Amino acid sequence: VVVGVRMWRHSSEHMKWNGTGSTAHFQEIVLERCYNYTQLVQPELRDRDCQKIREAFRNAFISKDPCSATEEDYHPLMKLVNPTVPCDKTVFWSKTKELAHQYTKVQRELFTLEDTLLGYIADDLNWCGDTGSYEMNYQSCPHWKKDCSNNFVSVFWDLVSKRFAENACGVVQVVLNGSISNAFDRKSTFGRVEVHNLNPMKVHTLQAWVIHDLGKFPSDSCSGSSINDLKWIIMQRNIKFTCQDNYRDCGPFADGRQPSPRESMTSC
Ligand SMILES: Nc1nc2c(c(=O)[nH]1)N1CN2[C@@H]2O[C@H](COP(=O)(O)OP(=O)(O)OC[C@H]3O[C@@H]1[C@H](O)[C@@H]3O)[C@@H](O)[C@H]2O
Repeated sequence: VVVGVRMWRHSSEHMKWNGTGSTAHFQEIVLERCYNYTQLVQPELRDRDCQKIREAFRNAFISKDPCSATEEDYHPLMKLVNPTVPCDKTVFWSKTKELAHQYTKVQRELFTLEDTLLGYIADDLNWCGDTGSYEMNYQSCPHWKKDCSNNFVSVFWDLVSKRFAENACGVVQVVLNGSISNAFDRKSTFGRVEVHNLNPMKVHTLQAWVIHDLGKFPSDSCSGSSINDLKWIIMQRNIKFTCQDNYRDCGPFADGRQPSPRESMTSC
């Protein structure tokens, strides 16, 4: 009988995945962004322990099979950070990441997920470990489609998106892309996670902004089928739905001035 022997992988060897590896200096970036956010962006969070947050983030995935991530792995981290966004100030987005952040940069009192501590820390980072190693895998990490959807990055964003939606209250906004065929996609994180975790006892209206780049032919709008699908889902959840088409004039401002809040939604 040939006994399959699992070859011990030295720390320098890791599984080979189809996705890009962990972001270089991941731990240092997490710590630095945590200090930045709690001291500068939201000083009222200055008492948060960034060393503990960095440790809890690392312990969520290190030495674990990167294709076996669960929400429970992140519970110690979630306990350290609870997103509190004031009512009427939550902004979701889908296929419009840059535009949504331009909007909240101009409308400082509004919050996308990146404007909360965990979203701010993790934005654009990648991370994974490996069973039997205390090292992060900087060579490759699982690709959500080619390897596995229950990888630690996808599970993280679904979990923080769910909590972000659960905490929302009052009028919430969503920035959608009118220059693609399906401005609302049921399979997106907004469509699959956030829409279904809004609490109808706390959220009374979802206000959709469908943004059209004038340079591009608009292929969806408030009267389009995908937005009507979103409207149906939202009204089924006893939440009011409103929608506004915004045609962005991407021409530069003649006088170079900063866009007003409203213009930031209707111009580049
Ligand atoms: N850096 C961030 N990433 C993500 C956020 C987020 O807030 N920040 N996400 C999801 N997300 C990741 O982005 C892509 C899909 O984007 P994309 O296809 O463009 O849009 P989604 O609706 O899937 O996701 C955006 C929506 O979910 C939160 C944020 O609060 C927005 O309301 C996919 O990998 C998600 O896991």
